[in-house]
Amino acid sequence: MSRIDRRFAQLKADNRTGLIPFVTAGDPSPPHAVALMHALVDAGADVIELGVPFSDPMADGPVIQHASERAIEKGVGLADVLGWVAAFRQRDADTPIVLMGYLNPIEIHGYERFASEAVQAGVDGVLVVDCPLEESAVLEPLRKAGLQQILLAAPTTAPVRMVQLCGSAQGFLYYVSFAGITGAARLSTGDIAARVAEIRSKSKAPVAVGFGVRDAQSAKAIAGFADAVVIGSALVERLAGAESVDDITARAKEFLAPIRAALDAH
Ligand SMILES: O=P(O)(O)OC[C@@H](O)[C@@H](O)c1c[nH]c2ccccc12
Repeated sequence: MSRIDRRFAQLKADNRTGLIPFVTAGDPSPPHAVALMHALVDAGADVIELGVPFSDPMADGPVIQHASERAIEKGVGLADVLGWVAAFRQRDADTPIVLMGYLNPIEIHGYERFASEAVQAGVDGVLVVDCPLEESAVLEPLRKAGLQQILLAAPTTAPVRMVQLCGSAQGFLYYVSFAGITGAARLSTGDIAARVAEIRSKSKAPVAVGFGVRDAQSAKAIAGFADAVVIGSALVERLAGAESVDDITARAKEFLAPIRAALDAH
């Protein structure tokens, strides 16, 4: 059983909603990237979604775009990200890590090489934003190496396609709460709940909901029907500008603590 599958099985057994913080790898500070990952876990993260900095992140809103730009300016590349995952794994053998990113850096690295290095480092899943199901044959080497491909479904996903996504889901299905870019503000809980129910009727895969979750209140609203909530932009925004390891880890913990508490109270 993969780390992701194991984690979701455990959440279900404990009747808990998972917390999946997203951070851009190397932001706000490359030397403290690994310490930040451990801080996320200490603050209650069940899965870490780690963004691979990319110069043209078309699905990302301004907050995550800027985080990507800052990391790239500091020289962060895919090899650094894999190195941080390997370093994180020395002290944490259990927390699943999903790399979020775009095809281009993987293609440049080489699919086979990326697959074996990522598995070696301890990566569990990949969410390749610009690789739709139709084109995901290029990711076959990744799946073959044991990386789970996390698929995205959205409000605009047509029923036929939803069936395909549900049939191909690995690890968990990521339901994007609205059509658009990351970091937007409004959430329409009723609509999201209805689509998640539709997914559940077609798939046994756990469902994580992200896009627009910003705080304890919005996380709690989603917790009623999702297996996990993803929080990206609001966390990235909170961390921006922190320089010392103490400040970075303190901010991560302060930000996530009330969210973790709200999920557990639900
Ligand atoms: O930032 P938000 O609104 O909290 O949403 C999570 C999101 O940032 C993270 O999962 C993510 C970052 N980049 C993405 C691209 C596509 C899908 C998801 C993502």
